[in-house]
Amino acid sequence: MADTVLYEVSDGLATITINRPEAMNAMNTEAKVALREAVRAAAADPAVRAVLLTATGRAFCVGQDLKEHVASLTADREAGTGQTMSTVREHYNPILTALTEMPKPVVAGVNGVAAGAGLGFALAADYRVVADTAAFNTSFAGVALTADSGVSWTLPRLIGQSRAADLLLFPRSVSASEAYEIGLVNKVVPADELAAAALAVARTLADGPTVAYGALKTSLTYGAGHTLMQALEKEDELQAKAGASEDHAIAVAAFLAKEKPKYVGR
Ligand SMILES: CC(C)(COP(=O)(O)OP(=O)(O)OC[C@H]1O[C@@H](n2cnc3c(N)ncnc32)[C@H](O)[C@@H]1OP(=O)(O)O)[C@@H](O)C(=O)NCCC(=O)NCCSC(=O)/C=C1/CC=CC=CO1
Repeated sequence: MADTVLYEVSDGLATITINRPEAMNAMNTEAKVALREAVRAAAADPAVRAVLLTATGRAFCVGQDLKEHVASLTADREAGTGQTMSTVREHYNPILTALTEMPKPVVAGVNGVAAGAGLGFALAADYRVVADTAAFNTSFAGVALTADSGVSWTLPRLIGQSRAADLLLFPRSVSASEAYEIGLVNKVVPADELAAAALAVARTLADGPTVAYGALKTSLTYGAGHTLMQALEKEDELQAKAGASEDHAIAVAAFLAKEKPKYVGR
């Protein structure tokens, strides 16, 4: 895996670190391919029980690398190919699919500004721990584009249609404190405590009841697009799965014994 994205698995926790600090972690082709492969690897590895997505330097990710993008658009025009925008299908959509479909919790440790597709990555996570110096910017309309990387789906679900329309039509940098107030993020910590705080949340989830967490994640996404009656059916199906897990038996036994459960992730 290329250096633009670092990948490490330790005790059931996969840490994926976007690593182009000199470019504010803008996504060039190399970084997009590396991130896509990293999230796919984490999703496919049964030893991985939770994922921490974070970044190096002062930004989390400013989205598409516009320097590479403009060069590609120019080449498109000269060759008449129109290939540039296929990156949504080739890179951004698979990244979002892997992050949101994997039945394991994903934590975003947002160390700095998240813009455009970078905002999409942060919002695709199941839990966001953010530095008090971080900021969030939809950015798309600022470069005459529409939303991608799932933002048209995640943003209104998190903060409501009206606020989402505001931030998409009039892009601006939303501070960490405002992001917390409007429900965009889960936890704000001092910048120098971000790495430890995000790791602590991710570690707790990696040590937790993996089958139940996977079912909760599936349930939340399913519920967002189905009726109550359909959600009840789905809950029935997923509860049967969680109830049959070893971790459920471990949890109940530990509760009755007044002990702390030691989960096995099955
Ligand atoms: C609001 C910002 C994200 C952060 O602002 P600030 O902290 O004040 O930092 P700046 O001074 O603006 O930037 C520092 C340097 O980084 C360069 N830079 C910033 N963003 C990018 C980028 N996306 N690509 C390349 N370079 C970038 C910036 O030019 C500065 O460089 P110099 O020091 O040399 O001057 C703010 O930076 C900002 O608004 N950035 C743009 C965000 C953006 O528009 N992102 C792309 C959105 S579109 C997208 O993500 C997805 C797609 C998908 C499909 C196809 C095509 C395109 O986009």
